[in-house]
Amino acid sequence: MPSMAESQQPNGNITFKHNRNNNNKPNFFARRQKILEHRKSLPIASVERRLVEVVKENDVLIIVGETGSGKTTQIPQYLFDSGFCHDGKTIGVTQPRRVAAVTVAKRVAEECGVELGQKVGYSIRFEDVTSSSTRIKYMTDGLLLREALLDPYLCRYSVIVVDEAHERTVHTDVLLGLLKRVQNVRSNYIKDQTSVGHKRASNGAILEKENADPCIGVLKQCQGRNLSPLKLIIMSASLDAHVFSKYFGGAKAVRVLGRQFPVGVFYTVNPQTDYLDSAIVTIFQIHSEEAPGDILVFLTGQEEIESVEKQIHENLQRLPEDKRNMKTVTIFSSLPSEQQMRVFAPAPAGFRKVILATNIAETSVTIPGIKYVVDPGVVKARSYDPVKGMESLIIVPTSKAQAIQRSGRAGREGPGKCFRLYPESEFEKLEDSTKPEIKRCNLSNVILQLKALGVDDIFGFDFIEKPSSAAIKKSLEELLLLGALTDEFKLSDPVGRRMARLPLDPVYSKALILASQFKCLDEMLIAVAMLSVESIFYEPREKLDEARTAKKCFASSEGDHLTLINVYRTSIELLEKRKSEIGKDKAEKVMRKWCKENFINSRSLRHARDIHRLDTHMPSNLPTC
Ligand SMILES: Nc1ncnc2c1ncn2[C@@H]1O[C@H](COP(=O)(O)OP(=O)(O)OP(=O)(O)O)[C@@H](O)[C@H]1O
Repeated sequence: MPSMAESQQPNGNITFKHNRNNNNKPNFFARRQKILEHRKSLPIASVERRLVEVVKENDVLIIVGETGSGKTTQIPQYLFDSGFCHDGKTIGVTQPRRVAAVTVAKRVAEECGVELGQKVGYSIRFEDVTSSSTRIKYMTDGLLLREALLDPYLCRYSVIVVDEAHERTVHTDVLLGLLKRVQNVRSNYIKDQTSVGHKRASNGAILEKENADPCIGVLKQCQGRNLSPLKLIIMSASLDAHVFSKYFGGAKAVRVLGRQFPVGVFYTVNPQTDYLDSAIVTIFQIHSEEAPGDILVFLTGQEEIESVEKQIHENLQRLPEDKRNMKTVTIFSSLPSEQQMRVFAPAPAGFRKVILATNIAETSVTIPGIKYVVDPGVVKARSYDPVKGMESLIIVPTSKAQAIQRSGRAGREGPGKCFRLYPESEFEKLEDSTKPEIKRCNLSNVILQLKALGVDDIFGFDFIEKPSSAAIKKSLEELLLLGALTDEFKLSDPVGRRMARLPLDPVYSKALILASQFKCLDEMLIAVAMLSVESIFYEPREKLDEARTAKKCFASSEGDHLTLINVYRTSIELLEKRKSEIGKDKAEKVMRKWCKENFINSRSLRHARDIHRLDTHMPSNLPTC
């Protein structure tokens, strides 16, 4: 009998039906095979078994391995395969940046051959792509901190991997302190339970001792979930293992040797006076002299990125037509996420892609096709003046750790080159590590979160590096003024407690609480939602006039806050109307088009809608503060 795919013709020939599904299989299998081979070829693969053993033997492990050696994508999979998720436990992996959490989770889901959000998922503020079956969860470090407010002992996790710890974001530092505490409490609790079990067995009586520790109550609730000690892994390609090891009481540190592909590093012979100009010259030099391959250029912010992009386009016009095969794409945090994802799409055939990025692309992300990195050696960093209580962004030299991360973005798919736009002697003068953000930012939010987590003595909290007393004092004063703390500097109830639960700057949280008394809660919610996200309006340099005209349609003579409320309400009206006409998905599409036409950042607007939904948590009868 002929199969379903064939039938016998009267002339004896057999006609074959094209089975599209089957036809796709070789591609699918080829891709799977390629991924499997790729995984095996990573330097980390050769030490898989040993690494798993070391994790089993040590509660805290510091792993230092070259960029691209496979730490972020492989270690969670190795741990999953060796049983760290039995009993439904999860392996949590934190990243300092959202774009890294999302793209790495996508990659690992693909490597595991599963749908994103099932076994492998990610969770970032306002976007949770996980399910009850998620066992490997990538997330931002800030998100894990918020989770700790609801699950203070992180009972659902068997392992937490703090990735890119060298970045020392304020969230990473607070998280490390918290994890150290959680780990101790969990271990002590388990020891306690074991000894109670022993005593029970030996004298037949229940000898559970009275324990005054309030943690025990919470942990008892977790017990149903079979509490295990928390394993903690701290990773980076460029961290100072001694600092972390010392902090964790002499924790074991291992180095994973080897990198997948070499990256040649080049320095300028002379110091450069204008790094933007040098970046442009270098891009064109690579374009004319080097083999095909995309270029990643690190700049400090949107303004620089747009000015360099404009200059590149002007320069291209001066080249003969056959040399104009260069395409620019940009990535910075306030860019709508759909546009951010454009950097991952390949350039048109025969074109060289030039990605102009902030340090958003510095760690963890793999952008396919990158062969060259241009690094001017500067970055925009937060700075805080505790006397004035003012925070600002300033351009500063990168650390050596950041320079290493940047060069690591080349050489992920083949050998690469990194052009540092400063002499080698300057590299030697750079700080080894980035100055911890906790030492250069306003601490109000951090303190509020710590208080909500039950840490009352902020000065005594075991930070990996203590922020200055002046900065702590200033933030405590601010929180006191906002009514978040009592005169004894305890978290006030309900005001402080509610403020801590809102994922917002404390000033905004307080504004919301007051607004409910002045009966303008909805307007305040909209204003706060719009102010809490990356900028709502975006003004591409080449369409500045159009963008400003579009903005005028929403402008209110009463000020920017009212303008933002106008944008929000106009967009919601449109969205709701279209939803009832054409359904949710199509309405969202219309919304994105509307945003584009009005130069509004659709991702920010979506986030603002998410924040606005917080009104369900808002107190209706808060006492006067
Ligand atoms: N999204 C992706 N698309 C294609 N290849 C990827 C992707 N993510 C990772 N890879 C491949 O896997 C390799 C290992 O990546 P991984 O992020 O695990 O390394 P790493 O050691 O954590 O590096 P880093 O310290 O730079 O984060 C990369 O060099 C790249 O070849």
